[in-house]
Amino acid sequence: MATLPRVYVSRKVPPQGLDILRKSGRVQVELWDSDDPVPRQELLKKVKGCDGLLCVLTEKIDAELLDAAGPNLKVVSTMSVGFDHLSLDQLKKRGIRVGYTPEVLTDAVAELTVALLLSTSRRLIEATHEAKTGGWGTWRTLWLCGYELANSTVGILGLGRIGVAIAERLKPFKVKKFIYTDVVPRPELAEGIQAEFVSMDELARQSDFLAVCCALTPDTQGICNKKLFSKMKETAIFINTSRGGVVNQEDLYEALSSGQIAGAGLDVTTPEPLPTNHPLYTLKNCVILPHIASASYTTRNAMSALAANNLLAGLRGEPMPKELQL
Ligand SMILES: O=CC(=O)O
Repeated sequence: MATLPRVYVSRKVPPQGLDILRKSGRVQVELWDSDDPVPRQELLKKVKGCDGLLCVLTEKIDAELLDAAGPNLKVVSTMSVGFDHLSLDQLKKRGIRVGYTPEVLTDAVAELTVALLLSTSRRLIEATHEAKTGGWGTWRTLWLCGYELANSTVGILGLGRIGVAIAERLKPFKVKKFIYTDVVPRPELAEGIQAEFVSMDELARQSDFLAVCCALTPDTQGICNKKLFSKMKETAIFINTSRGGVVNQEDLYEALSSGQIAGAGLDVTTPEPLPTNHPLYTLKNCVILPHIASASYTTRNAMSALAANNLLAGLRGEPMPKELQL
């Protein structure tokens, strides 16, 4: 009997995905059975000779790793929609196919983005802190006032499935207008939410709430910088649930501490975890979450199942349910 393809799973992924791999009877699975990342040296050792790799976003899949894996490696399947941790040119050069997990997480990410936006704009974290620590003296007319969505303009930086899902959820809050910017207009997506395509400058100038929804690429690295913040309204709220690398954090700190913008909600930072002594934590108008946008049981299980099915399909030489076109 021919030996089964060898697969390395670099993290204890949720059970649905592991079950699919184990019950397929088509692969030999080796698992880094931990919630914490596999040490790099261990990963380099473990991937040697593997046919497939199922990874998460903390693993850098670069030339060094692909060299360590060697020529057997045919498929890399990441349990994430983001793929900035993958060296796509290196994968392409070696003819390695790549699976990822779009769509299954759209609802969870959009929901969390709305929660983060409201927590930031209505100052919920500050408010619970005040209530718990004796800051709640009496009812005061302007105490803990924030900004409301009704009659606002919401800007989306990078309109894809997630941006559309966020807009759909915000619409019932009586948002007046949605605007977006992207490399090119996306009429097929914008139509459903009646979003207007504008320049980056106009996005900055008009947005009362600006949600970053673009992928991190060399083109989007650091695009949320002082140039952008300096054009935004003093009352604007900035929300990022995409990748920390899209933001220049020094410039964001400056914009928040000087009152150039009103607040920021971040689910993603550079680095992750953000060290507890980072200056952004000292700001009351900055809400920081530890990269949890897709973290619902349903969604994380669906992501692991899709990552497993991508891997199996790729190893069989069939089209993957969700394959990244390299
Ligand atoms: O950030 C999460 C993902 O890319 O899935």
